[in-house]
Amino acid sequence: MDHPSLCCTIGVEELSSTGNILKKVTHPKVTLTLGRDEFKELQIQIDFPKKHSRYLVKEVLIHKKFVKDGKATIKLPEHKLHLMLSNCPPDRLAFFLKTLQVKLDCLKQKGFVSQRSKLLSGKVQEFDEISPLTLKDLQTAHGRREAQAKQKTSSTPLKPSSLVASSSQPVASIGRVQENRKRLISSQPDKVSSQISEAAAKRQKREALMTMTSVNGVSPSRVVVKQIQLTAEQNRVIEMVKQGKSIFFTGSAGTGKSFLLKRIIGALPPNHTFATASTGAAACHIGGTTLHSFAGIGSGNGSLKQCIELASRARVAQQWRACRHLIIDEISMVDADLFEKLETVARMVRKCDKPFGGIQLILCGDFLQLPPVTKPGETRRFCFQSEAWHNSVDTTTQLTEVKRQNDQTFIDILQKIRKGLCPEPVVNTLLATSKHCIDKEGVLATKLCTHKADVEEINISKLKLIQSESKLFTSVDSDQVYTSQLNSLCPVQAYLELKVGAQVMLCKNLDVQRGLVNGARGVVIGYENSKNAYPIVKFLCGVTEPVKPARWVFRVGGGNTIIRKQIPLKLAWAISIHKSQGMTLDCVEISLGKVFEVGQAYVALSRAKNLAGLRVLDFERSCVKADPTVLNFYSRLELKHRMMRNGVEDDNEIFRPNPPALGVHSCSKTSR
Ligand SMILES: Nc1ncnc2c1ncn2[C@@H]1O[C@H](COP(=O)(O)OP(=O)(O)OP(=O)(O)O)[C@@H](O)[C@H]1O
Ligand SMILES: [Mg+2]
Repeated sequence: MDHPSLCCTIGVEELSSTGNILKKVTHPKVTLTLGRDEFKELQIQIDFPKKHSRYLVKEVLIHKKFVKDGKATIKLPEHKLHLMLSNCPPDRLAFFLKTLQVKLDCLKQKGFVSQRSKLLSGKVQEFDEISPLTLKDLQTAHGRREAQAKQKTSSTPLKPSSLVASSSQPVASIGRVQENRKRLISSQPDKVSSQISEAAAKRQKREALMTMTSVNGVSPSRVVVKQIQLTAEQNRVIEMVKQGKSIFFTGSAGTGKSFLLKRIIGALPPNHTFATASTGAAACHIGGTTLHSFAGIGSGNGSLKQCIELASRARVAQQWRACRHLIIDEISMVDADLFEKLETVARMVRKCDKPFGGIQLILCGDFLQLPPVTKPGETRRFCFQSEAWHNSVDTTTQLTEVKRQNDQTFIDILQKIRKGLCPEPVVNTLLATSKHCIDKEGVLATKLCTHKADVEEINISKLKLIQSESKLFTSVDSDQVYTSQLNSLCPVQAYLELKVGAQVMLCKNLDVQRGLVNGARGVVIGYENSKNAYPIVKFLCGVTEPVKPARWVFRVGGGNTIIRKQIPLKLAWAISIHKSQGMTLDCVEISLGKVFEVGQAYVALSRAKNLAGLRVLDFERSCVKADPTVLNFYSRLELKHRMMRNGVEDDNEIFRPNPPALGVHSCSKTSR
């Protein structure tokens, strides 16, 4: 993401000197590029289909509240122009705006070339793409902003957020606020300026963390905006996605598959990208919706004809037609029958004969984790066993670097269990964990249960046992119509009942640096002394913090979103192994006595970050099970990779539902 250029839809508004809109034109597809002119000043170039326009940037106002949805407005006051951007890949948009802001700050620091010097220079018009952001640029921009903030405090009173009057406040009350503000500043000038520098330091630290990671050996002076550096294999997947390939990437638990999906989602245009997962819990991890909800075919159990009819309803069909990139996480739980139906539905509704109606598939998951749910007596068919899979997936690749755990002994144990192996030393190590004392400072380990009923019973009975008064927190949903859909998608329910002493789990990353991450465990120790009385939680990572409501935004198609605001906590004495798929947990107690599914023990054990945070109860070698069909799939995948490393060309034939004898190398595909 070195060069800040942006492909998007644009609405250009021309304004009169009084700010009225004179003209508005929308272009569905343009490219914006940041560059420098012959005087090294900043320009935005817009490439329309048949022409381009350039605007010198000396002042800019950016509205970036909806960057996550791929939308922003850039206001250029000296040109009396508003550029309304939409359908931008969210991460690219954030990077573009950040570069624009920082480069402009640097330029302001240096000073602009006067009009007279420009006229006298006789230079030829130029436009060069802007250089990538450097650490020096960031420091200069920070320095400038800090100086501005200091200047403001010496000339105008500070506006501590708690003292700022809202526009609806009566005049008298605003007067009182201003009085208070003056009093605060005159009585505590040192405190006020230290508050500012603290805030500035925090901001600087946060932004530095976001920006200082150098990528793939790029020199430190040429840094790019990235939070966490992707591994080489993760970058390779991104490359393949960019090439438009339909891809399935797999890998054991904790190799960063879902993490990578989030990056991929951030790099694709939101109006044409649909992020889904086989379960609500998994969908939530990537900010998407369930595959069923996207597809609009009900449970998917109806006949193919019924599914096509359901998907042809106007709203659903519109979604299918808008979709160019379909993302599915936890694909292991999608069975062959559903996958085949979806493939046919896509071709029919989109009226396109190409596999999956020409949609680029980005599939990810681990078939050695939980399999599709089957009814008693039904034969299980994984989706990779379908002809539709063979026709639609161009490339299969594996992530091998485990990122969730860093203890090699534990990683080795998990790798064996994943393959259904449980030799004596593994049994002994796991049995020894039953004595682990992982409950710390009142925070008990989360119990992972095989059955949902056990989970509910444990959580309800434990909460009942607490004698203190209970408090109910009710969610605010964007639309009541979607409450039940939000309940299935969102990790937090519409109603959250808490008591002091309740064991809870954080369901959102609040502050990664301080350990307040999704899955972090804690105990409620009280409530804030304010109107809202938010719960105060003592977390295992050592932080004690009031937990305020958080927002979950789900894309339900065509750029539409549904939102829930709720305290990001759930009761965590127990959760089901099926719900835990995709999670990372601090301290876990696992009861494996009633394991009923292949991969179930592996999913449960691989949630822990290390052996020290794990306590396994009722463990027997027989809990560890892997499906032979899946093992065969993975050994063929490994064989394929070995063949490719040895220079034998890509051979998809070995992934056919009924593979021919190895060594047959032809594979024809309908081009996408
Ligand atoms: N390149 C990376 N650098 C550092 N940490 C990473 C990287 N990729 C992923 N992680 C971290 O590794 C952990 C596991 O990632 P993630 O949940 O995406 O794994 P997964 O493959 O989806 O696992 P599962 O199969 O259990 O769903 C997360 O905490 C994530 O932030
Ligand atoms: Mg995952």
